[in-house]
Amino acid sequence: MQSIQAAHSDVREGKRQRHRLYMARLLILNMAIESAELALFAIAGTIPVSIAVLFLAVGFAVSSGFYLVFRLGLNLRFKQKNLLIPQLLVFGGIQIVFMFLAPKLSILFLLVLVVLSGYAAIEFNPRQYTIGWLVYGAATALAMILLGDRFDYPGHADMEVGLVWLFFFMTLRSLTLANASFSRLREKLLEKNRQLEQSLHRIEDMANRDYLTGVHNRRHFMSLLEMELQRSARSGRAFCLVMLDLDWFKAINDRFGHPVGDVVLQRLCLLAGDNLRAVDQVGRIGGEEFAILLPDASLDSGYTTIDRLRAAVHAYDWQQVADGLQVSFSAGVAAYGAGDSVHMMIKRADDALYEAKHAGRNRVQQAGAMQEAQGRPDPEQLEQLEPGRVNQAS
Ligand SMILES: Nc1nc2c(ncn2[C@@H]2O[C@H](COP(=O)(O)OP(=O)(O)OP(=O)(O)O)[C@@H](O)[C@H]2O)c(=O)[nH]1
Repeated sequence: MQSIQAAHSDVREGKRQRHRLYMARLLILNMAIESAELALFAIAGTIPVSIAVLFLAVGFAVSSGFYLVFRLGLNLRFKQKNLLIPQLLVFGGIQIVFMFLAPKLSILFLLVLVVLSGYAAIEFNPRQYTIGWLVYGAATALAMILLGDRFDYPGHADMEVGLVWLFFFMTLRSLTLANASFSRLREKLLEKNRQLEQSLHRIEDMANRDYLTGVHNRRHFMSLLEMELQRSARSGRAFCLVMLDLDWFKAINDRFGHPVGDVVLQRLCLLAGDNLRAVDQVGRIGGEEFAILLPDASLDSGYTTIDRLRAAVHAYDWQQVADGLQVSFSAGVAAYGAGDSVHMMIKRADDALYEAKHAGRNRVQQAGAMQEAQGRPDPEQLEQLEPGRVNQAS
C-alpha cells in the first residue's frame, strides 16, 4: 500500500519537475526577447550596443543557469522546489542593475518588475508577497534616488515610441508564463474537486447501501419512501409499498449454512433487479426482510409485478447454489391512499405479509384499504379480509 502511494507521489513529482523545466525554458525565451528589444533600442541609438550585448550575455547565462539547475534536479534539494524566490531576486536584480547601466530605459525595467511580481502574486501567500513587494519597493526607491535626474524615458523619436510600445506589448506577453502557472493551479483545483465529488458520491452510496446485497439499506429506503409519499400527497400519483420476507429462511440457514443463506439473499436481489423496472426501489430492512417501492403502480399492477417476481424466485434453479435448496418468499402489497403516512403504509403492507405467511407462504397478499388497517388481524379473521386477495402458489 505504502509503495503504491510512494509511486503515486513519484509520478506527481515527475510531472511537477517537467513543468518546472518547461517554465525554465520559457524564461530563457523571455530573456532572449527582452535582449532583442534592447538590441532594437541600441539600433535606435537610445542605449549603447555594449549594454544590449551585456544584457544578452547576463540574461542568457542566468536563465540557462536556472535551466541547468532544474535539469540536474538540484532544485529538489530545497524546500521550495520551484526556486521562485531566488529567481525573482536574480531577475529583479538584473532589471535594477540595468536601470543604472541604461537609465533611459528605467521606466521599462520597472515595468518588467511589475510583471515579475505577478508570479509572486500567484505563488506566494499574502505574507510572502508583502515581503517581496517591500523588497522590490525598497530596491527601486534606492535605485531611483541614486539615479536622480538620470532616471529617464527612452525618448520621443518615432522608432523609440514604437519600441516602447513593443516593449510594453511583449512584457505583457511574458505574463503568459504566469498565466500558465495560474491555469495549472486552476486545473489542479478542478481535478481535485472532481475527485472529491466522486469520493463523496461513493461514500454516500456506500452509506445508503446494504453491504451484502447492494440494495438500499433501511435508513435510505425509508427516506425514499417518505419522499415518494410526499410526491404522491402533492400529485395524487399512485404508488405501492411491498413488504417481502423469505420463507423458512432460518431452516435454510440451519440446513445449508449461513454462507448459502447469504447467497440466497444476494440472488433474491439480483432476481428483483431482473424482474422489476429501473424506477422500482428495493431496500433490505431486516435480516431476510425486504421492502420494495413501486412508483406509479396501482394496487392491482403492484400485486401483479410482485407476484411475477414471486413466481420467478420460486422457479429459479436454486440447485446451482446448493443441492436440494428451494426458496420462496411471501409479500404484502399496500397502495398509497390520500392521507396515508409512511407508518400507516408499512403497517398495512406488513399486515398483508403476515396474512400471506399464515395462508401458507410463497404468496402475495394485497393489503386492505387504509381505513381498514387497524392492527394485525388474528388468523381466524384472515378469511374475511376485504378486499384483500391471496395468490395461491401453484
Ligand atoms: N445467512 C443469513 N441469515 C440471516 C441474515 N440476517 C438474518 N438471517 C437469518 O434469517 C433467519 C430469519 O428467521 P425467522 O425470522 O425465524 O424467519 P423464517 O425462518 O424465514 O420463517 P418465516 O419468515 O416465518 O417463513 C434467522 O435465522 C436469521 O439468523 C444474513 O444476513 N445472512
